[in-house]
Amino acid sequence: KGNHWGYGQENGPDVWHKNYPVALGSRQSPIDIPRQVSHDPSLGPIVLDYDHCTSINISNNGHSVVVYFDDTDDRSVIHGGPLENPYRLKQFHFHWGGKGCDGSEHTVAGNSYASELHLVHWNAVKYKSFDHAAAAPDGLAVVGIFLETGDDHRWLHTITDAMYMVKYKGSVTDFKGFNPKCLLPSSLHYWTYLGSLTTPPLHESVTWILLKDPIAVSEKQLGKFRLLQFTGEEEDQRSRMENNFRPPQPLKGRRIRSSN
Ligand SMILES: CCOC(=O)CCc1ccc(S(N)(=O)=O)cc1
Ligand SMILES: [Zn+2]
Repeated sequence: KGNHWGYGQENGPDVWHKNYPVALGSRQSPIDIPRQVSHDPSLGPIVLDYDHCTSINISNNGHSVVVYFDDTDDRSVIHGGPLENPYRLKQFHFHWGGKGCDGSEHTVAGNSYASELHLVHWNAVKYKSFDHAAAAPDGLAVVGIFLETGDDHRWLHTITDAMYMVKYKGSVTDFKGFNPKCLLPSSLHYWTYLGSLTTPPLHESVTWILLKDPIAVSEKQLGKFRLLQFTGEEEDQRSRMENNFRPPQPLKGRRIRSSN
């Protein structure tokens, strides 16, 4: 059954390099964003054109909860900012911690957030499929959004309500008509750098665009993420899906740029 990677003691981020040697590469993600980042006035705004976006389903892949989109045309794309082409929305998913513990992947001046949302896009101008793009240095663009605990998020309940249907690894259910634009913070100011997927296969193919402002979600809403299981319904050992984040990786001389 191919890879057995996970977030446990035996199969977690510290041993991923055994099956995925690129884990020790020169442009790995996530990273810590230092307090002072060089401001690049040539960096334009990031534009998210999601108006005709078409979510298809929501699923539990044993590592996170993922919402997939119809990416057969340019209905939902991001462009601008550091990107030279439009990139098509493929899916979004989350990373989170345990009760009372933070679970973001990127950190800011050493500080973690409660959770991190990843909006995953691929360069359909240059590559013929997501899988081809995922293996190319300019193939993917992931928008990262930090979640901090606070008030209930008005729209997140549509996702947390659907989680009851995808509790176990391998489950999937219809999830149509969801537009992730409702999950964006008020400001689209961002940091950007060249990095990788934060889970195996850890391909060094991601232009990261991290929004500086977090969105607020309630502890109650985050608690519903933790009702998900890493394991399938048929597996006997229960394992609550939490702490599914990779810690920050060495910067290795990379430049991080800040939009205005
Ligand atoms: C070639 C197949 O590759 C995949 O399926 C990668 C899926 C995948 C997409 C995004 C991310 S993340 N956390 O960096 O946003 C990790 C893994
Ligand atoms: Zn992710």
